Amino acid sequence: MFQIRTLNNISARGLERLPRDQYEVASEINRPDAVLVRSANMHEMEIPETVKAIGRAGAGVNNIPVDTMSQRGVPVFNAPGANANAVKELVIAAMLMGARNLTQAWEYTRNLQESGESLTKAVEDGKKQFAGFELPGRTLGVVGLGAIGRAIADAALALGMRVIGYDPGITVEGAWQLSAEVERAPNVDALFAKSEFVTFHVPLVDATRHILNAERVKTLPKGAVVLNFARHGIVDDHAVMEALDSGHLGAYLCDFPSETNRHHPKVVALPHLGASTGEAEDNSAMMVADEVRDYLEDGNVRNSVNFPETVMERVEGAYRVAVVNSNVPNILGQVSTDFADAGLNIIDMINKSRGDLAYTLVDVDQPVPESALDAIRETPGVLSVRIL
Ligand SMILES: NC(=O)C1=CN([C@@H]2O[C@H](COP(=O)(O)OP(=O)(O)OC[C@H]3O[C@@H](n4cnc5c(N)ncnc54)[C@H](O)[C@@H]3O)[C@@H](O)[C@H]2O)C=CC1
Ligand SMILES: O=C(O)C(=O)COP(=O)(O)O
Repeated sequence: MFQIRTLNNISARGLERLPRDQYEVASEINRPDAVLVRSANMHEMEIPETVKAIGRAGAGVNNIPVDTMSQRGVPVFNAPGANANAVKELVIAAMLMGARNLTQAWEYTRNLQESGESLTKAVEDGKKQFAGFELPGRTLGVVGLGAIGRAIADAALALGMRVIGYDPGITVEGAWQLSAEVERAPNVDALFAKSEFVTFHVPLVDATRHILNAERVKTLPKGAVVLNFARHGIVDDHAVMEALDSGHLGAYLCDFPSETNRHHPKVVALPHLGASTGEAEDNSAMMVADEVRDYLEDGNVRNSVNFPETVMERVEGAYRVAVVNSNVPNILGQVSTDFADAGLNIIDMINKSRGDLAYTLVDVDQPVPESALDAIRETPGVLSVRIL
């Protein structure tokens, strides 16, 4: 029986992918084989030695100690693209809120004390304060052209906007999926200089922390609208508040309220709602539950942020061994020798590496004796060995 600990509410449709005759799933499990999580901060928590996999039912993994898990030979999985449409829709909504001053206008009508004819008069007199602008012809800068950035670029083009994108790490697959109408900025400064709206869709890492800072905020056109539905640390809140106060920026719409930003009249700060739709929650949970199950039962790795993609069809009746090791020479040779010494015949094998990690799946035709597994475990550089 596999034990799965959930750290956040994970959609029931996702959990249904883990059959109850094989999986016990609960928030109170002491020795879990895997952890399913959304945004809970795992950096400070003690992650039990029994954990073999972590599944993030979503995209961002900055709440998970990925490097520590890599050193322990534990893969972290996520659900790329599963919540992209939900974020796209919220960002488009935010862009319209910013362009038409919707929250301020709504606040205005809610606070009117008049009634009857005087209410109508106050409405008509007041509306001029909230006059906005239209989207066609306006330029949207998209920083990060992954699943979300691309979806937003397409939607903005469909609304008649001009779209400029910047992504130094775009994958070949990602570039193929990107509309040819998206103009390519050579760097983030070139993008900022032209963007009347700028939206961020990058992971929070050292290179992206405060990518919009006090210096760069000045390079945005006057009246620009900033959208941050990526992570709190991507934008320097203080710099943005100053630019809103000076009138240089028109509005800041984000998914990350803070003490600094949430009371500012030109800020709309939503409670991290980007992925909070039934559809996105189901998609993310189903995708990551399937990934974790495939890893626990068959050792296959799909959509991991730290392990190499490794999928091997299992030969009917074969005994499978999964080895995680540091990516240093000769470990594979040693593992093969350990199998040969135990008299085991290898039917199929796959070996992949990613950065400092290597991962091997070996199918053999007989049960693997504990002594052979111990011999592999004792090889310097081997981080984990499982028999599946
Ligand atoms: N508000 C919310 O509820 C949600 C927020 N997010 C956030 O959005 C981020 C992006 O999500 P996805 O698009 O699904 O991820 P993704 O992995 O598909 O795309 C991220 C893109 O950012 C690019 N990138 C990395 N560093 C960059 C840099 N310095 N400059 C420009 N581009 C850079 C990568 O090359 C990649 O193409 C997540 O990491 C997460 O932090 C994701 C989902 C929901
Ligand atoms: O997928 C992401 O990166 C998100 O930010 C969504 O977070 P959540 O699962 O809604 O807590």
